[in-house]
Amino acid sequence: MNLTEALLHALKERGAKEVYGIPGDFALPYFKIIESTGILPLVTLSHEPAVGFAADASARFRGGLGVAAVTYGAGALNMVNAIAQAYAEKSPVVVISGAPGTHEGGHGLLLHHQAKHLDSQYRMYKEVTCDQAVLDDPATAPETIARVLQSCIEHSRPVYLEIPRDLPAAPCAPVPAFAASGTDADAVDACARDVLQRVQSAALPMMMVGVEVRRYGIEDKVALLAERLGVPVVTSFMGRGLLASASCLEGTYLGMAGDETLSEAVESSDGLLLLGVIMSDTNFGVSGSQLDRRRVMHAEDRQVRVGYHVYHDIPLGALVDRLLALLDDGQEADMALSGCGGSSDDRALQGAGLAVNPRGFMADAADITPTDIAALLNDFFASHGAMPVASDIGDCLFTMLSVDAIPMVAPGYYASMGFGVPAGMGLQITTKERSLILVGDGAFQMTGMELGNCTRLGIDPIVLVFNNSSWEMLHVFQPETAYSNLGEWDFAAVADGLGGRGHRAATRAELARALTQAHAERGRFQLIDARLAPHSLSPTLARFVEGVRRFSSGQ
Ligand SMILES: Cc1ncc(Cc2c([C@H](C)O)sc(CCOP(=O)(O)OP(=O)(O)O)c2C)c(N)n1
Ligand SMILES: [Mg+2]
Repeated sequence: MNLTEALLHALKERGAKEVYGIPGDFALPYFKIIESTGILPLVTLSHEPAVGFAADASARFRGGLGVAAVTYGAGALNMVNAIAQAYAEKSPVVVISGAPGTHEGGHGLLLHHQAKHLDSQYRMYKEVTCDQAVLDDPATAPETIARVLQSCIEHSRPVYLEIPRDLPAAPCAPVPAFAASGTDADAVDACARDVLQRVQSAALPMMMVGVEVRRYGIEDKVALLAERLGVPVVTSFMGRGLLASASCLEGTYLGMAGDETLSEAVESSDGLLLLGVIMSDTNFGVSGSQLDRRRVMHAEDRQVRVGYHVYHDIPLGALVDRLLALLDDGQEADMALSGCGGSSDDRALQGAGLAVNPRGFMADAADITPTDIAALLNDFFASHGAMPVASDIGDCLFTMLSVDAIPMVAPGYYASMGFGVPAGMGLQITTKERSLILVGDGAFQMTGMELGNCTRLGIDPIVLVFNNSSWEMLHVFQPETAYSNLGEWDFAAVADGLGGRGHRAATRAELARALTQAHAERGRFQLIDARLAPHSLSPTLARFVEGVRRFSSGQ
């Protein structure tokens, strides 16, 4: 076995399904082994940001490792933003980069693709990964790879591996099997009892679930815990879609941009249990009031903050398991309040945040608004079933908050544009199910050309472009400027040129017809260019903008 094969087998054993990548001369030796061995399928794309976005989306959706393979310098540095997003949003992506050979740096010449120093790239990736290594010694490579991949899995963050180009075929022992880090059972038990006691003694306990619940594959256990605790549950903005079937689910917390009753219940709770929630401005930025730390229990990043106490090295899964075990032991049995409504005071919450999403799309000659698209998608999913969904940022993502909870990936916190199209392509590749991509016209201009790879890759996603000819999210905050106007782009014609089928829709009737036709045709990607009414916003974005304005003016 050689070093590259050892790495590929280790990735596959740990759940990776494919390698996304773009080679270069520093990467040719290891790419050749990826292709010739077929241990993992190689999926090449056209621009490295897309490689990072596709690997990230595959990892998030499956709850397993994503793999992004690039060349040194121009390739790897082109992908830094996508990996920064994966880091911020806790997506377990393994970055593999080619590099100059172990003896190439000593001739006193600057090497092509070199930025400042030969290790500048390594240092830049240290800022957006949780572990890193240069595999420059085949003797230690197996243990090093095992350590780095363990960090990726246990911290659910990207990692970085660099392979000098003279070593990919070097003989190498297999990588040791994954062995989870041990946890201190007593510490987990003490933490769980502390949390239970606080939840039980609260008059208005609530639970909020976030992205780590999906990253660590414990959604079912958390849904069971919510049922057993009998407390109302909300998702964070980024956690949208979690616990979709749990009877305790009340909706998505959006602060001043969301349902007032639900926001008030979260912000006034005297026992708020946050499981796997990233404490970011997009999750809490437009909160009506700052959360009272004394009344919050926050489990994230292998730490649990209970008031001002901190329990260290407590994996989220271990905490949830212990909480369930304590409840099974009959302890705190009385804390399982009747039903999911918690105390009688919470009954007002019953479904408050589950605002009925728009349905009954009207296929007439009226202009198209984001709310119309939400209604059309709710009708469509109700009759055809859910599809894997990838959304870019922009109003398409806010519109998704009015679509019934379905499995989706979107960069709700780091919010890099360009994610949607490559992410949706990655979803179909990794799930083998046709995906739906929601993307604004501005974001489509960044990575939409990747669709030209669909025919070669054998995928046929449906792409819905929210075409308002504008960077509208910026325009709503700064209406007095003109630079957000993007002018007229004919995205349907672009689709035809890239091997797909373009559909142009300027009315609701044309939109309904386009979606029906797109769904009916398989074997080529479909692009629906939905021409939106000028400056039309989704209700959620409108409330978000109003919330930010009130928040920043101190109202
Ligand atoms: C890579 C990248 N560049 C710039 C931005 C800033 C930015 C936004 C965020 C706030 O930072 S929202 C936005 C406009 C998005 O336009 P479009 O995709 O057409 O969507 P919509 O018209 O629905 O707004 C930009 C440029 C970004 N988020 N990501
Ligand atoms: Mg736009």
